[in-house]
Amino acid sequence: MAEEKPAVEVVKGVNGLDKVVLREVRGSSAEVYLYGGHVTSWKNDHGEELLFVSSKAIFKPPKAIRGGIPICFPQFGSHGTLEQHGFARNKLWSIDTDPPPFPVNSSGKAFVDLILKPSEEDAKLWPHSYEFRLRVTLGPGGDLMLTSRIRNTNNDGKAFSFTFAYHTYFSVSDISEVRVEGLETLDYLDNLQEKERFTEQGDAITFESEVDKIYLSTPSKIAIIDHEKKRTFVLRKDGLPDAVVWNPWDKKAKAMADFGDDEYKHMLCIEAAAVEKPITLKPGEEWKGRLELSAVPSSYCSGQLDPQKVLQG
Ligand SMILES: O=P(O)(O)OC[C@H]1O[C@@H](O)[C@H](O)[C@@H](O)[C@@H]1O
Repeated sequence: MAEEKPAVEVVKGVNGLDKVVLREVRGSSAEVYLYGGHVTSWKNDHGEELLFVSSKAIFKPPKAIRGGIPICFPQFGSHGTLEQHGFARNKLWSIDTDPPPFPVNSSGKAFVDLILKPSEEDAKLWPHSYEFRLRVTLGPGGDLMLTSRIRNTNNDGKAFSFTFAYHTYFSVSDISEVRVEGLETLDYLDNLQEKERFTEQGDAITFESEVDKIYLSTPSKIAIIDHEKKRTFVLRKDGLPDAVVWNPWDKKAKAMADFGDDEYKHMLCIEAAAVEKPITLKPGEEWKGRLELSAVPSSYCSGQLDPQKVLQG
């Protein structure tokens, strides 16, 4: 019998939109829509979905898909003059068949390279020339890695600046049973209080109401402990100093047309981001931002787990 290999396949997704399916030999998988360069599924080797996508998500341009991992570029949130979260999440990306070499060897892994370049229409909104390359890789153990490489290809000598986020929606059993470790004692900007700056308390973060905060200069490793599911997500990031934490809670959930009224209970966004200090690139310069996600079983009972083990292990 032929040796099983990781598989990469382009198929039609919702509303006939193209999606790339990555499969690993042990059974884990991921799906990436060309619309938005948007990861919409990440399953472990038991076939369990690890990302949240709303049952009301609209898979139709120009609305970004509600859930998965939208890419916020060249603007995070309303931190600028562009549309909320920039335009990359509602553009049609292409498969990049000949990407420049990566320092990291992806051979033997399932991966896809996507590319976004500005259209004439985009250039009216953001008058810059760039190449945005996104590699999505599924590791043999089911880890999901996203690497963004953004290059300034302006030939008018002009630098440009941008803010960025991997707006990851994690699937959780029950938001009130979840805690986030790695953001304690950090400064954050509170989007619910006119982006005012505060300092977080010493305890791990738990959830009992709407939250929309940008934690600044965080450690590269953050853990989301899902008590009920006995699962811990570990997020590692590089080139992305900040981390956004968002849950709309009940009132905002009801106000969103593409989000179920009770779905806020089953999702949490922890977004590896560069917001406070925009990235500036001169012509010819390239920036790289990396996100690595893993999901590990945790037999966590309150007080049993040493958070330092999760964060340093
Ligand atoms: O509805 P959107 O544009 O996808 O944004 C969702 C949320 O995204 C978060 O990242 C922002 O901090 C929130 O302020 C925002 O409400």
